[in-house]
Amino acid sequence: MELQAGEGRVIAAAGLGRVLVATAVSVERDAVAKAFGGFSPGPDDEALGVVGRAHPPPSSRLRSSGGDPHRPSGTTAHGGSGATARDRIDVIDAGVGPALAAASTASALTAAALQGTPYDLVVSAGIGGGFEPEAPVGALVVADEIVAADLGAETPDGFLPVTELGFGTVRHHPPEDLVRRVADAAGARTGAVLTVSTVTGTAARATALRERHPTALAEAMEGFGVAEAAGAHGVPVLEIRAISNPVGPRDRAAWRIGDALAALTEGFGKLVPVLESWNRHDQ
Ligand SMILES: O=C(O)c1cccc(C(=O)CC[C@H]2O[C@@H](n3cnc4c(=O)[nH]cnc43)[C@H](O)[C@@H]2O)c1
Repeated sequence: MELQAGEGRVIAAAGLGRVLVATAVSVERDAVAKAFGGFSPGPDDEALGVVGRAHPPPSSRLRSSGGDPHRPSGTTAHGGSGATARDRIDVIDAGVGPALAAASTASALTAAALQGTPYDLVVSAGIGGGFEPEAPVGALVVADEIVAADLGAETPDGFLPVTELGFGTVRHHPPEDLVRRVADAAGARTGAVLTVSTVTGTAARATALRERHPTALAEAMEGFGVAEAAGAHGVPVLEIRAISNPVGPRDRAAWRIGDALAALTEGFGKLVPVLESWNRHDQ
């Protein structure tokens, strides 16, 4: 299965709009949306470039055209006290890589805030590479740390993260309690999830990453960017990855994207009660 690059479109915007799930590409977006009952097109969605939407109609609708930032579009009434968790979950395909994921997520957060329906939680979600044997293909990983693994400088003595160069940050910490509850509900493992701009393709690179980050279970390409955007808005962040391939020697034919997407749907399907009951102000 081929993944198409994301276009930053919101396909599932509904109800209270409190949780933003940022995937990279459309098949990941659809896999997450499926967990909340799937989405059907609304009457004017085609004109808006929206692929589909949840029920009831969205409180806010965002779209992007080309490389333009998201911008608010039509506004409709949102669900009241009877709104369910799925009414509060928006799913976007924010694009591949940390930079586009950060830009798309920040745009969605800003638009929601300007519309008076800010998000309480951002979730970076999708497929990822797993460090074996702890995170085999098909497993689900919830990040207890979201780490920018290649943000720094190479030196003759090895890699230096930007923090050791005196600036920036290289890790974000999702709320501990939420990580535990989400992992328990979804049957997921917890560990660091690395964000890389280059997919690991050799055993040597996999070993080097694991030596530098002994608690790492997975690598992907967006989590840190999504977390930076969430952090800039003061919103907590989670990262959830379904493992499609081992981190190691490149063997693209062996990627099990379909299995990973199915695991993503199944995992998110178990999260509704957790997301419904979690209150960021308890943290
Ligand atoms: O085939 C390639 O060489 C290739 C290069 C860049 C990206 C891709 C994707 O299809 C990645 C899409 C998506 O999947 C995540 N992902 C999945 N496995 C890994 C991995 O082992 N390392 C890093 N990222 C991974 C990633 O978050 C991308 O958004 C293919």
